[in-house]
Formats: sequence, C-alpha cells, structure tokens
Amino acid sequence: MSEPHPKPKAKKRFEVKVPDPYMFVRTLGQGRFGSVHEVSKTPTDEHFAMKILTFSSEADYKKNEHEISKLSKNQHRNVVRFVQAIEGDLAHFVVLELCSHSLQDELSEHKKLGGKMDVVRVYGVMRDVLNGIAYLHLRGEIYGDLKGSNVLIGKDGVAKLGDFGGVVGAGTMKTSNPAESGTMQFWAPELFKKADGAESSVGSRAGDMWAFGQLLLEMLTGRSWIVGESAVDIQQSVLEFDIGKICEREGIVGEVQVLLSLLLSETPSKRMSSVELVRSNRLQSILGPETPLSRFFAAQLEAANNELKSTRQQLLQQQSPTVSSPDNSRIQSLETELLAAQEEIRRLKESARTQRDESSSAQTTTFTQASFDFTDPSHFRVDNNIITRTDAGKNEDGNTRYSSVFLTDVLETGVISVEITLHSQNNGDLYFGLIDSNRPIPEIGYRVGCYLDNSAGLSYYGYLWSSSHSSKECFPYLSQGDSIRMEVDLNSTPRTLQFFVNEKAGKYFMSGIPSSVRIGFSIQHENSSIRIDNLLRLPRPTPTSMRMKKLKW
Ligand SMILES: Nc1ncnc2c1ncn2[C@@H]1O[C@H](COP(=O)(O)OP(=O)(O)OP(=O)(O)O)[C@@H](O)[C@H]1O
Repeated sequence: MSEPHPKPKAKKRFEVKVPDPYMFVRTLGQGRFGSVHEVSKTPTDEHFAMKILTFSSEADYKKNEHEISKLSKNQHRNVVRFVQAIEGDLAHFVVLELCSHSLQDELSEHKKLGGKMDVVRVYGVMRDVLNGIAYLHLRGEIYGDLKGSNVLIGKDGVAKLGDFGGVVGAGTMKTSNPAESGTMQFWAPELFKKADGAESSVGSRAGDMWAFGQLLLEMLTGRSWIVGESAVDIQQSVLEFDIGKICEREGIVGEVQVLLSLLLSETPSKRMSSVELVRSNRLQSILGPETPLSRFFAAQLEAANNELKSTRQQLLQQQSPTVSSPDNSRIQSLETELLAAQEEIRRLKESARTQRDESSSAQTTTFTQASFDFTDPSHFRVDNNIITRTDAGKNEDGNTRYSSVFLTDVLETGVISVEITLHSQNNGDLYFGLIDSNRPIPEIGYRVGCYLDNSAGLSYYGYLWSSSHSSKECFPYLSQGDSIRMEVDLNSTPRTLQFFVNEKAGKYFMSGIPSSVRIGFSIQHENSSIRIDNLLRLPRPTPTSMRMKKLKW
C-alpha cells in the first residue's frame, strides 16, 4: 500500500525581528546577500528601509563592514542616503532612506504594458545614474554592480545608486564568481576574458560604463540584450554582443547610436568615461534638453505610473476572482491618463525638434560686406571684408586706446560660426568676441566692451577673457595670417562659446552666454586690420575634445 500524501504544512507568516527603535512594517525585497524591509522608527513614525546583512563567518562580517563603510563614506544626491548601521549578534542592520521603487520595477512595468520608457524619463534617470557613477569614479571607486535593481527611485523622484556591496577601489581584484561579483548580465567582455582560467579579474571604471551602456540600451529598447540561463550562455551572449547590429535592427541611428557605440565598445580603453560623458553634455544633447515643462510631464507620468501600479497591487492583494467594475474603470482611466501624458510629451518633444530643425536649416552663406551693418564704424575702414583701424588710437592723455566696432545684427538662436584672419597686425592688440546686446554698447576706447561686465572673447595673445574678469590662456600667441573661428551655440543649455585657431579648438570653452549677443572687434593701433572670412549658421556644433575646461561668462 502506498503511503498517503503528507498533509502540506501551513505556511508560517514570517515577521522579521528588527532592533529598537525600529519596527518591522513589510518586506521590500530579497537580494543575494540580504533582505530589505520597510521599518518605522519610534516614536516619530518616520519610515526607512532596513537592509539586513547576516554573517556566519569572519569573511561575511568583513564583507558587510566593507559595504557599510563604502556607503557611508560616499554620500551624494545620487547615492541612497545612509542613516545608520546597527551591529547585532548575527547580522548588521543598515538603515537607509526609504525609496519608492527600483528602476527594475519600472522596466518590468513597461515590459508588461508592452511599451518602452519615454525618452524624457530615460534621460532623467540616466543623468542621475551617470552623476552618481561619475562621483564615485572621481573618488577613485568602482561601482561594480550597476543594474536596474540597484538603481532606486527616491520619494523625491531622484534616481540613486542603492547597493554598495560591489563597490571597490580602482584596481582592486574582483572575484570572478558571479554569485559574489556584480550580475553577469552586466559584466563587460574583458571580465570574462580575464577570468578565463584564473579565479579573479579586475573591475574597472570602463566596466561600469559598459553596464551603464547596457542599462541605457535596455531602457531605450525595452528589452535586455544579454540573455542566457547559465553562466556559459551569458558569457557567450556577452562575447557575441554587437552594438552595431542591434542599432541596425532597432533602427537606432545618429547621435544615440554614436553614444551607445562609445559605451558598449568591446575594447575598454575606447569606452567613454563617466566624467567625459558628464562634461560633454552628450547625453543631454542626444536625449533632448530637460525643460521645466518636460520635467512637469515626466513627474505627471511617474505619478500616473505609480498610481496604476499601486491599484494593480491592491487588486492582486484582494485576490478576488471577480474584479469589481469601479476598480477596472479606475485602471482604465489611469491608463488613459498615462497615454495622454505620454502623447503630450511626444508632442512637446516633436515641436521642440521641429523648432530646432527650422532654426538650424537656415544657412547663412559666406559673408559679404553689403549684408552687414556696423554700430559705429567711424574709426574704421571696411573694405572687401577687411576692417582696418583708421585713427591714431591715442587718448587725450597720449595713452594708446582701443576702438571697438560691432555688427548690428543681434544673434538669439542657432549655432553661429564667424571666421576671421589676423590680416595685418601693426604691433597692437586685437580682440574678437561678443557683447550682451541687452546691455549698453561700450564707448569707443574700450576693447570689445572688455571689463564692462558685458562681453567676452579672444585676444591676439591667445587668452580667452570673460566679463567676470577672469582670463585663461587658450592658445599660444597668435600671429599674422592665423585664422580664428568663434563658434557660439545659442541652442544649447547653457549657451556656449568656443574658439578655434587654424581649426584647432582651444583649451577652454565658455558657458553662460547671454540670450542675445552681438559680434564685435577691437583694434588698438592705426592700420591694424582683420579680415572677416565667413559667417555661417551651422546645423550643429563642432564636436570637440571632452577635456576642454570651462570658463564662465
Ligand atoms: N532603500 C531602499 N528603499 C526601498 N527599497 C529598497 C531599498 N533598498 C533596496 N530596496 C529593494 O530591495 C530589493 C533588494 O535589494 P538588494 O540591494 O538587497 O538586492 P538586489 O539588488 O535586488 O539583488 P543583488 O543582491 O543581486 O544585487 C531591491 O531590488 C529593491 O527593490
């Protein structure tokens, strides 16, 4: 006779014991090394997240201490806030800011709804994640475990790095055991190659950037591209990964494709660094600038998303086979709101794009003298695009003085490029730059309004000067025959100005250019001249090295 089936045991409701003055509220999640719970603090009833990291060996204990130390020492707007750590007999209890959900939850929700994340949202989250990663990299750390479940969205809507178990100092050995070192889906190809045959490999900042690229790709395409059940399958998927083919398949072109290729290059040294990416503004220029309106709609979208999620959860908890119609209609109305908000964002982005395209499609061709008016050309002769100082350039007290002349055209939009040649330099100073057209035009006798708190530009001795009185050596001394090109980007946020001498970019660029400007020249000596070679409206700014330093207007 066969044994009767044993009666299944009733599942015990498990309540986690947390130390005073905290009280268990609910379990939020379970990671590889610990569980995370919502707790409330008595008597204030403030709510926090508490991560319980158990230890049963010296090695576990040290690992926990390491995570706590890295987290508490690396506090930043884009890192989850550390409150305190309590050591128990068998576990460390780490108290953290309570976040509303993880990026993984958002990605899963979008996958369920069959859609992709809105690009405004992608930009907002990735900008936050990038700032967090760049902060760690600047401090000589490696994050080591970037993935959706480790990016937490705070109650303030800010995305933060949430799990510091993988953080190591640059160059520290990283174990090749996936159970201990990051998640294999986000491992860069070199980690598999270096781990070959050996027990360990080195984590790197370039490895973090690979994971950042994978996360960005997943957010943009709505799916993960590294797949596989076993470690061997995942390794094969990573080693076969080809961003070019994916972009082709997904119809990703232009700047987004360039950025993804820069992050997901097989060769670590070719990957763009976090700091370069922050400085380059590439993420912003690709995914569109954040505006108060886009922020507003992104917040609305998030609120609608959250409400939809919690309504779904409530319904699931009720576990009622027949869902009452009012709840169904609430879900439907939320879904409609969500679609409307998404549609509005798409519309806004489309109109912003059209405006940008319109302003950049108008190309001004080569400058002709007839097309220009000067504000006060009385101290100059303008002849065949050559502007020559005509008077002796002395003040009444006999000191040398400058005369300035400005184009009357006021520039407010577009990417403007003006190229001049140092035509004949009669041993005196020459300046070339911009003035704020909303401020008074400086008197004759000054450089291009120099030190009048309304101008900035380049001097013949290669210095970039700003109206905030600072000036920096941007190029070596310029000489007769040199070509100087000034490029003003009035579409970017902030507006920028940069110079190129003989098409080589300077060491500095300038930010914070006023919203409307005029181009001007200052010449010190009689018979010194410059030649205006062209004035163009460019479709986009000239790409330059990421290492340029910033000087403020
Ligand atoms: N401060 C927090 N506020 C709210 N939820 C949190 C917080 N920290 C973690 N969580 C939740 O708890 C879950 C488990 O987090 P944990 O960092 O332990 O592991 P994990 O990242 O999911 O997995 P792994 O250990 O594999 O990295 C997270 O996915 C997240 O949803």
